Amino acid sequence: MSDRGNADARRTAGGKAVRTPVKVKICGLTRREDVESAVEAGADYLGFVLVPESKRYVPPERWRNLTEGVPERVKCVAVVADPAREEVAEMWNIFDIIQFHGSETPELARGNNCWKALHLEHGFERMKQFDVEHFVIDAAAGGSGRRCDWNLAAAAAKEHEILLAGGLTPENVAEAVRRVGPWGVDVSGGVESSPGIKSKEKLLKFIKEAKQ
Ligand SMILES: O=C(O)c1ccccc1NCC(=O)[C@H](O)[C@H](O)COP(=O)(O)O
Repeated sequence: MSDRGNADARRTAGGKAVRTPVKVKICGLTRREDVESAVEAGADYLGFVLVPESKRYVPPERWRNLTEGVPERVKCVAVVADPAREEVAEMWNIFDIIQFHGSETPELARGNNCWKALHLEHGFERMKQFDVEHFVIDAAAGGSGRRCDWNLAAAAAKEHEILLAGGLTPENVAEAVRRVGPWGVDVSGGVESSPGIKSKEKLLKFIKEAKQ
C-alpha cells in the first residue's frame, strides 16, 4: 500500500489492499464546451452552481442543454444553497446528485445522492447530524478559492468518505490527496482562466495529478 492517505486504500473480498483513484468533481461549469472538455479529461462528477448570487450561476433554462449527452459514467451535480423544497424536486428531474452548500437543516439535506458541504473550523459536531452520501469539506464560502484546513479534513476523512474542496489547483492537488486521503476532490477556480470559464490545459493537468 502507498502512503497516499487513508481513504483511497480499499480491500477486496479476499482482504487484499487495492488503490482506488480519487474521484474528481469539476465544479462551476457554465459552458457546453467546458462540459465536454471535463468529460474528455476524465472527470467523474460535473458540478453546476444553481445559486443566483454566484459568478458561476446557471439558470434553469440552461440545465438541460448543459447536462444532456453526458455519458452515464459521469454524474451531474446540482450545487445549491438553501433552496426551497419545490426547487429541489425540480432538480431531481435533471441532476443525479444534489450538493447542499448553504445552511440547510439535516431534514432537507438528507439521503442517497445528497452531499452536504461543511467547513470544520467549529468542530466535527455538524457531521454527526447529517445523513448524506458524502461530505464536501470546503473553506467557509463556496467557490472562494481558499484552502480549508487540511489537518481537520484529514481527521474527517478517517471517519467519512469526503470530497476535499477549496483552493485546489493542478499544482497542489497531488499533495492534498496524499496528506488528506479524501474519497474525492472538488475544484472550481483552480482550473479556470476566469470565473466560470475553464481551461482545457488546467483540467487535464488537475485530473492527471489527482488520479496519479
Ligand atoms: O463556485 C461557486 O461560485 C459557489 C457559489 C455558491 C455555493 C457554492 C459554490 N461552489 C461550490 C463548489 O463545489 C466549489 O467547487 C468549491 O467551493 C471549491 O471552489 P474553489 O475553491 O474555487 O476550487
